[in-house]
Amino acid sequence: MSAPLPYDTQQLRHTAGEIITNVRELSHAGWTPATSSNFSRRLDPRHAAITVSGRDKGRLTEDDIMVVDLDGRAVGSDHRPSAETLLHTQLYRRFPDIGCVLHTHSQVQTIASRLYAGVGRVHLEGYELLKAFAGNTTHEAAIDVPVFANTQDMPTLAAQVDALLDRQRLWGYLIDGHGLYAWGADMAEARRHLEAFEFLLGCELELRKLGCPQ
Ligand SMILES: CSCCC(=O)C(=O)COP(=O)(O)O
Ligand SMILES: [Zn+2]
Repeated sequence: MSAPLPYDTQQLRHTAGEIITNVRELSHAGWTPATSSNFSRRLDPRHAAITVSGRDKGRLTEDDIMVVDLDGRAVGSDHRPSAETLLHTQLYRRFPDIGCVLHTHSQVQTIASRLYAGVGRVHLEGYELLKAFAGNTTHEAAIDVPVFANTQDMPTLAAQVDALLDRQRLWGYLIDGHGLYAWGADMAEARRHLEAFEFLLGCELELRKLGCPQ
């Protein structure tokens, strides 16, 4: 007889359904082209559900969601978790109040990451929508979205993100030529943050096109 799984399988099925429904919507918006992007949800203090690597994110089924521990190792599955699993699990390890991490590759996110990689951040200020970020109660808040260099070396990138998190609380960051990571307490909050980043980055790109000073 095989050992019992160290997580709640009923909860996994429920969580998988939530990921599938939400990711399908993000995919229909064109934010997950060509199997890109990855998505996860905390299951309990030691495990997260995450998308299997390489799957078409617009057509996810339960078989495309698996469990990892917070070191990014597969638990109870022969599938390979997302190549970027460490970028998810580092957040769950560090912040017990983070329950959901969403990573997408929209055109707006990718173009913004290219344009602002040199400066290393996108400064967002003066927008009512800044109130969409947890803890911001006024449009007078300003936030900097960091832009990290792209790499296939996830431990290195995770260490850079960790170093920045030592200095400031973030709700997301860009990776140059790659896409956006955003997170929150649960799926609803993480989506709100993701959509706010997308909208605000889109505004900054439009302002640049119009020749407005930065
Ligand atoms: C074809 S996209 C390249 C990898 C990537 O950036 C991504 O978001 C998807 O990787 P995964 O292993 O999670 O499918
Ligand atoms: Zn990616």
